[in-house]
Amino acid sequence: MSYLVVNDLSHAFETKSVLQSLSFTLEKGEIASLLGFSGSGKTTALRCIAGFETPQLGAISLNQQPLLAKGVCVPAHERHIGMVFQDYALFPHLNVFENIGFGLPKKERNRSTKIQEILELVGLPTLGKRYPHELSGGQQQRVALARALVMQPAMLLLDEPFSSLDVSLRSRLAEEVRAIIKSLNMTAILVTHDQSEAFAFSDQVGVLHEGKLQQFASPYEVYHQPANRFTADFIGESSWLKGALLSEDVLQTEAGKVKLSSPCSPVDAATFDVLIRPDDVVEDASSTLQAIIESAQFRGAEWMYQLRLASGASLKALLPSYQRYAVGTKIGVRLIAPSVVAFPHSTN
Ligand SMILES: Nc1ncnc2c1ncn2[C@@H]1O[C@H](COP(=O)(O)OP(=O)(O)OP(=O)(O)O)[C@@H](O)[C@H]1O
Repeated sequence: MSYLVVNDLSHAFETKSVLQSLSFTLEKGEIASLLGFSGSGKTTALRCIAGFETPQLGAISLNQQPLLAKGVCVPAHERHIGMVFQDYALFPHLNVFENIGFGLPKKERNRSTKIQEILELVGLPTLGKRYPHELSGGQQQRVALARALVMQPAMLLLDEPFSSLDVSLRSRLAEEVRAIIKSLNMTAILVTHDQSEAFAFSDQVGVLHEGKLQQFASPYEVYHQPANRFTADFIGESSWLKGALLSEDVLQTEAGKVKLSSPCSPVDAATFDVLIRPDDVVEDASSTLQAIIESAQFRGAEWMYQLRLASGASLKALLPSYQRYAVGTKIGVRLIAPSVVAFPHSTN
């Protein structure tokens, strides 16, 4: 049995359904992220696991112990789950040391040593006497993390913990927090709006849409093998080419033949929409596939080009920054994806 099991969770606020049959599992030491539009149910899912909301249906177990089951609903304070929030939620009148120790019983053995060890773990060994208003946002979030970790929780839930920080600090702190969580073999779930943060932070990504989990898989899989069209469009950037089935796993597209990552049955559809990621396209001067550059967006390390093929189809291409072309230039391109996903053609 997995360390965390969330099974068939459904929750509504009065008549408004917010989570529908949410199921996923995590192994000990794994980190997951929940991604989705605003209002898709990410925070509610976290709150159900923490015990702040009681779902109408479903079951949750953690480390083989039922937290929610028929006739069982362990209260939040008995779940041993640590939480870190976007707004840090530190006590302004307590210093860092006191904030971290707040939940630890006064008589706890080695209390001061434990707090000092955690302060060192989060990189603030000398700041114990400071008050929250004397700390930067990044430091306050480290204190909030320390306060959760000092309780040695069974798992950690992080609700947009980096959202209030500026972009450069955000990714650095996310990297550090991931390293700390991994060093403790802690199981964690992060809620975020930021796909690149979710990809860098987690082993598994759950994509939520209108309360339904669309896919729960590794970042690589949700990007390159999205389970459905919503995930394909929501994650990263996508272009769609029409394809006709030549054999069970080969499609003919206007950009040449492509191999499907999983075979299709001809009865699935006559034509398919083939997902092409911008990084599936490379420039190749010797290619017979010609494309005109319709727009160019400089991103630093790369250009994002919008290309138009002779067939009229448009294609996004992410090319290295030194491959610099003016709008209107005709270039040769080639698809390099070893395999692609395709869905029965839709007119939407
Ligand atoms: N206590 C509540 N009472 C009524 N409706 C609620 C309550 N909490 C959340 N909702 C509704 O449930 C839906 C899901 O909210 P939730 O906060 O889980 O989404 P989210 O994906 O975390 O959104 P965001 O990214 O904006 O934080 C929203 O429509 C929200 O308005």
